[in-house]
Amino acid sequence: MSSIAISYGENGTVFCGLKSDGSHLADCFGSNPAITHATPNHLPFIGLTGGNGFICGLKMDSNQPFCWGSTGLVQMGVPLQMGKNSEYLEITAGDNHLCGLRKPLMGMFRNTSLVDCWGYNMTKSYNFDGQLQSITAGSVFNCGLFAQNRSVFCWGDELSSNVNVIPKEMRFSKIAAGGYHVCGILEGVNSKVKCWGNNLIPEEENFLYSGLLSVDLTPEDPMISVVGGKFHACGIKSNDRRVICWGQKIEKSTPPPNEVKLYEIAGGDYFTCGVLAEASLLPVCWGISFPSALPLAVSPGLCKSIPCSVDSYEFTNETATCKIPGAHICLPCSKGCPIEMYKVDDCSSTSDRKCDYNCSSCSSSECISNCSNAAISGIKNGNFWKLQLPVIIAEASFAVLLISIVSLTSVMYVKYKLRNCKCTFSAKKYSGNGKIRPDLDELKVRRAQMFTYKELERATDGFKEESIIGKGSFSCVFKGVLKDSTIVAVKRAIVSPDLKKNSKEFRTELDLLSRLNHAHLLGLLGYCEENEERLLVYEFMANGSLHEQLHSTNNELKRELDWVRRVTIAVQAARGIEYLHGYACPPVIHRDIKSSNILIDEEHNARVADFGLSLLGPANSSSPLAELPAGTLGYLDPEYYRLHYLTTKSDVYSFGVLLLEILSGRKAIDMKFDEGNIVEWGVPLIKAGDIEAILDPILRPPENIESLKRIANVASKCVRMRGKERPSMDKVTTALERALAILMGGPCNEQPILPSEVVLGSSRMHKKSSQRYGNRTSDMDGGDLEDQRIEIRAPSWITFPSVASSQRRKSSISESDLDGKNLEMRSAGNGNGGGDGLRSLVEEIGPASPQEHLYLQHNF
Ligand SMILES: Nc1ncnc2c1ncn2[C@@H]1O[C@H](COP(=O)(O)OP(=O)(O)OP(=O)(O)O)[C@@H](O)[C@H]1O
Repeated sequence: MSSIAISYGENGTVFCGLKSDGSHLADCFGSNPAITHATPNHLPFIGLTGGNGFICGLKMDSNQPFCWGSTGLVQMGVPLQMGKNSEYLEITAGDNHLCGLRKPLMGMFRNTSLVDCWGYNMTKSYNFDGQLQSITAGSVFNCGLFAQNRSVFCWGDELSSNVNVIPKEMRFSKIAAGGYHVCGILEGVNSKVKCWGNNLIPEEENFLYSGLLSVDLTPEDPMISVVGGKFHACGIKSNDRRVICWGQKIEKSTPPPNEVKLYEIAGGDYFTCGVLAEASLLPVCWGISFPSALPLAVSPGLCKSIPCSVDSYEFTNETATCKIPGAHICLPCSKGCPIEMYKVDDCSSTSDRKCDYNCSSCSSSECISNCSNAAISGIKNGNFWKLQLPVIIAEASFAVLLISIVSLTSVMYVKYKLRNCKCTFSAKKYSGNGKIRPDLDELKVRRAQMFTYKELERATDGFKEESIIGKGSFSCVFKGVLKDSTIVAVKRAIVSPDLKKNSKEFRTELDLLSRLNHAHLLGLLGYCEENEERLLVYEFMANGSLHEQLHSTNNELKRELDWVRRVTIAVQAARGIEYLHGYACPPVIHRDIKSSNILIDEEHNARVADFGLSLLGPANSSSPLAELPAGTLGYLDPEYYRLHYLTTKSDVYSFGVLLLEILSGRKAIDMKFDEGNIVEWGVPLIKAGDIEAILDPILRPPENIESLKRIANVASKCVRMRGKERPSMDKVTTALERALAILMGGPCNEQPILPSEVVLGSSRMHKKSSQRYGNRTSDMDGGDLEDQRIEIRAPSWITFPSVASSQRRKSSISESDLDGKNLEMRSAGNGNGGGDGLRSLVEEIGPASPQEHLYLQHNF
C-alpha cells in the first residue's frame, strides 16, 4: 500500500494517487473507465493498492478497504470487513484478490496476526503466529514480513513457483511482491535487494522480451524502495533516489527515466510509476502502454499518525501537506551519497541527508559544472580572477562569435527558402472586439483556429488546478477565458510516450471535429499542437454534463432536471447522434455515448461531446467495421463487445442505456443496487408494463405517463441484444419528439412533432448533406429535406413542435415500428427485415470496406 497505485489488465491501465493537498482523496487517470469514472470523490484514504481492473483504498474514517473498478471476485463499491468492526493497518492487492492486515490484536492474542483476504480462492481470515509488520500480494499469492525477526513467509497458490523458497537467514526491512516473485530490501547498512520466485515467462505471453534476464539477478545498489511488476522489479536507489529496474524487459517499452529522482514508486504488470522528488510532485511512468507524464500532483508518501522512525524524515513542503493533526508524511532517509559527492549533513527529523560535490575529484560534466558555478559565486579573491578572467573572456568571445555565425546563416537560409513565397492571410475575420466572426462559408465547414500554447496557458491561468472543470481518461478539461473574453473549455491531453501516434490521433480528431457542425454537437473552436502538448479548445458548456446533473448529490439540482427538461435533452442528444449517423459524410460512429458526454449549455440545450473514440467509416463500405471494442462499461453494446461487430447500432445501444438513465436517475452501472446493471434491471420491468417502477423517485410522475411509457419502450428496443433489431437513430428521434409533444400536452397522433430544424439556443447551420445521404433521406422521406437549413434561435431551452422534421421522417417509421409489433413480426418472418421496416445499419449506411483505411482514435 502506498500513496500511489496502478491497475492493469485487459480493460486498460490506470494510475491513481492520493491528492497532494492533504485531502486524502484519490485521483485516477487511465484507460479503464470502470475505475476512472467510479473513483469516489468524497472518501479520504490512508493509502491505495491496485490489481487487475480495480483499485482499493484503505478508508481513513473506518480503516476498512473500499474498492472500485471491475472484478467479479472482490466486491466493489462497499467497505470490506471480515468480522465485526475489523480495522486494517495495511491492504495489498494481487491480480484478482485483496488482503488486509488487521490492526495488532491485544491481550492474549497480541502475538498473533490476522490477515483477511477477499477474491480469487482466498476469501477467508488467516491467522499467523507472530506479529506481522507488513504484507504484500503477488499475482496469486501473498507474503508477510514479521516485525520481530524480520523474516518472510508466503502463502497462496503459487507456492510451487518457488516464492516460498525464501532465502534463509536473511532479514528484511521491506518486501514487495510482483507477478510470480518477491523482492525484499535487506536489513542493515548495505540495504541491498534480494529477489526470489518464478521468473519463467509463460507461452501465452503476448509481448516480445528483449533481454531475458532473471529477476533474481538484482543490482548491487542499496535501495530505499522496491516494487514488483509481472516479470520485473524496480527500486529507488538509496544514494541518489534514482530508479533502476531489472528482470525481463519487453521490447519497445519506455525505459526507466535515468535523470530524475523519485520519492515513491508503484508497480503495474508491465509498467511502473513514481512520484518525482521535485516540488511539482508529478507522477512519471515507464514501461509499456501508459503515458509517461500525468498532470496531477500526488502525495509522496502515506500520511500516518505515528512519529517518523529514526531512519526516516518528515516531509514538509507547501505543495504537499498532511492535514490531520499530529500526522506526518515520513520518507526513508537516503543512505550514502552519489559518486563524486560527499555527505554534508546527516538525515534529520525534517530533512534528508545532504551531499555536495567533491570538486577535487570531478570527472563528470555535472560535477564540473556544479563546481565551477560554486567557484564563481564563492571565490571572490583576486587570484581567481587573475587566473580565470582571460579564460572566461576568451570563452565568451568565442561563444558570441559562434552565435553570430549561426544566426546569420539561419537568416540567410530562411530568406533563401522563402524567396518564392507570397504571404496570404487566412480568411479569418475579426470583429471590433476581437471575437472571431466566421463568414457563411466558414460556417458550413468550420475550421478550427490554431492557438499557441502560451495563449491557452494565459487563458487558463497557467492550467492551474482551480481551472479544472473535468477529467477524462487521458485528458484534463480546464475553463479558460480567451483574450477577447470568450469563455472556453480547453481539453489538454496527457502526454503519451508515443508522440507519433499521439499526433496522428490528435489530427484525426481535429479533422473529424472541424467537419462536423450541428446545433447538438459540441463545437470545436480551435486547437494547439506544440512540442508534446495537444490541446483542443471547445465552446464552454456552462451547465456541465448531464451525468453531473442527473447524479448530483444535491437533490434540488436533480429536481431542476424535470421531465420536460430530461426528455428535451434526450431529443436533442438523439438529434446530434442522428446527424453523426445520417448526415455527416463519411458517417461517424461515436462509440462513447454516455451521460458524461452529453454537455448542457447555458440555455440548457444538450450537446453531444467527446469524439475521442469516434470512428470515421469510409463511405463505400460493405461489411461492418471489425475493431477492438472501446467505450464505457455499462454503455457498451454487447454485440460489439463480443463479436467486435461495430455499426451505428452500437451507438443506439448506448443511447438506450442513456434513456434508461434519464428515466430512472440511476447510473448505468450502480453496485449499490441488487441489480447493478441498468439494462438488466430496467428492461424486464418495462416489458412487464411496470413503467412507474423505473421512474426516478426524485420526480413526481407526469400527469400523462404515456409519454414516458413510450420513451421506456424506445429504450428497451435500443438495448436489444442484436443490433439488427434495434431501431435506427432517426426512428428513435422521431419517437422521442412525439413523446415530448405528448408530455407538453400536445396531441398523441402520428403527426410530426419536433423539427431538428428548429432548435433553441443555437444559431448554427447543418452541414450540407452528401449526395449519398441526400439520396438516402429522400428514399425514406419523400425527398423534402433541404440540404442546408438554418436553425432558429428562440428564447427558451424548450424545442417547439414543427411539421418539417417529421415530414422528413414520416415515411421512415410508423409508430408501430417503435411499439415493436412490426419489428418482431419481421424478425420472426424474415431475418433480413427487408421492405420499409427497420433495416440493419449495414444496409442503411453501407458498411466499411475492409480495404479502406480506418481512422481509429482513442481520446488523443
Ligand atoms: N466544453 C465543455 N464545457 C464544460 N465542461 C466540459 C466541457 N468538456 C468537458 N467538460 C467537463 O469535463 C469532463 C471530462 O470531459 P472529457 O470529455 O475529457 O472526459 P469524459 O468523456 O468524461 O471521459 P472519457 O475521456 O474517459 O470518456 C466532462 O464530463 C465535463 O464535466
